Amino acid sequence: LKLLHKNKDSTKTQPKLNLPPGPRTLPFIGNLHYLVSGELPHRALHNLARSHGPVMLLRTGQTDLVVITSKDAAQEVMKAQDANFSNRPVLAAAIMAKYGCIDIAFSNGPYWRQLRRICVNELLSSRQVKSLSSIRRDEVHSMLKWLSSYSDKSPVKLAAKVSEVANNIVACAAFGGRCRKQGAFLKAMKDATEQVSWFCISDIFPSLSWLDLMMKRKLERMYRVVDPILEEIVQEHLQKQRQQKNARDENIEYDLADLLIKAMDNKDLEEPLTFDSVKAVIIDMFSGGTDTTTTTIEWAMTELIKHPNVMAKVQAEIRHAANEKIKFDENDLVNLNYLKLVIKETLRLHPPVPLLLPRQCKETCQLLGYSIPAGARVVINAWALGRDPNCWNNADEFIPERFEGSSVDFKGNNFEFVPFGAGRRSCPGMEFGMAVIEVALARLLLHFDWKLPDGVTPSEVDMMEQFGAVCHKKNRLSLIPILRFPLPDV
Ligand code: HEM
Repeated sequence: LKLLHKNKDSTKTQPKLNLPPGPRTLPFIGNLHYLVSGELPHRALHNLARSHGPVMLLRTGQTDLVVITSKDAAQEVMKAQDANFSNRPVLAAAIMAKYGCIDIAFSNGPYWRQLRRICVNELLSSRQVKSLSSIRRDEVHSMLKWLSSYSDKSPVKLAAKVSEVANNIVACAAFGGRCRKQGAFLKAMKDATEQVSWFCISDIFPSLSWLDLMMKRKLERMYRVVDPILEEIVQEHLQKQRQQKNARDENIEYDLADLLIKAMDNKDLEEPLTFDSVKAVIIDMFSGGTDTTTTTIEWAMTELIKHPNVMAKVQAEIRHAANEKIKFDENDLVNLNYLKLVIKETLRLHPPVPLLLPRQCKETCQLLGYSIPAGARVVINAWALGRDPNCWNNADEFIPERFEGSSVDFKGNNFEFVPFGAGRRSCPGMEFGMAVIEVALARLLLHFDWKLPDGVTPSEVDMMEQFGAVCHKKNRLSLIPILRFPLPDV
């Protein structure tokens, strides 16, 4: 009898969870149908949040998904309670694409901390990003040369060429240059990273993992192409390091693969790094650092072609700063304030990662009065935050001037504007990416005028999105370049 009383008491003291509101669930699938309705997930979740509020709970199979759609709630997750939300859930696709989640984006705990520290200090720091300026100059230059051969002739799909530039810059930083079979490597990477963007069936119903056959096949195909190439890169670096061991040359330049291989010998590391860690991080650099920058440049050019007055203003600023100087370099970017506003406004309306990478709640906690159960997955809708009418006037319109004299920035302190996330899990490649975006856009706009193909008016340029790891334009932008400002020789 005593025991019965005791049990009764303990259930009485169990705090009742005040779960966030959410749509009604269907048997077995819960709210899954909302995510596979065909509508883009960031838009579908935004529409649902209008009815259910900025902290919303979706029951997706065997897991709970909390969707965050307000500045205050985002600040709670990424600042006030950042430590409790800084783990990533284990996603089935990431296990396959990232050597068992041993990369930066999907690992957790001390292993993740040390890997992130090495990459931030050695590759993604301001100093390192600056040191890559000649690589950016040469890669952008070769794109301009290619574009000039189409001057006033036929339309070009800009994104494909920009993507080549972004990939070559990352390849230089990650492993010192291009690799053999670079085309096949990049194609396989692209196919694979598209799979890691969103939850798949195994993540939602672990017991139905056999239904993920298509995804598994694609990832296996990617592994068969990518792994031997990465293995070759690692072995070449190892051999080079053995040869250099006794050279003691202060001027030897190290790339990320070199630095990670060196770190493998560091006895002070909490968790050992392996060759697979090196490979997984190289994959991270490509999956995180190429499509994001390409997409931002493509959306910026799309908005500019649709807003000829903004295009004229930004080109006038750049051409004035260049002032007949043929050799426009990165130091000239400092004065391009309006260009920076254009980029900010592009990132507000078109964050390349509209739903930030998922987090997982470590311990049950309270968030704006709601209980978030331990283990729940949390997704922040950065796209919806950037268009929240409570934070932005004329939220859906492209008005770079809105940032003039404003302290609102994307560096992780303004939670209505988080294209790079915020807090412990924010993007470590922000400076790296911004450096490419700024210089590429400045020079595309300095040297060329841009025209739509015959018969297309600015208002007809469509803005349809294609959801994936990165949300890019569904129909790639096609423009005719017209050379206006001579290209330098180098
Ligand atoms: C326009 C350029 C870029 C954008 C908009 C962007 C955006 C993002 C976002 C939204 C996240 C997730 C943040 C979160 O969950 O709170 C992220 C994470 C990450 N990004 Fe970027 N990124 C960009 C460029 C880059 C570049 C150039 C690199 C590397 C070369 C990079 C590497 C990473 C990595 C490794 C992570 C995972 C961080 C972690 O989980 O600790 N990104 N990025």
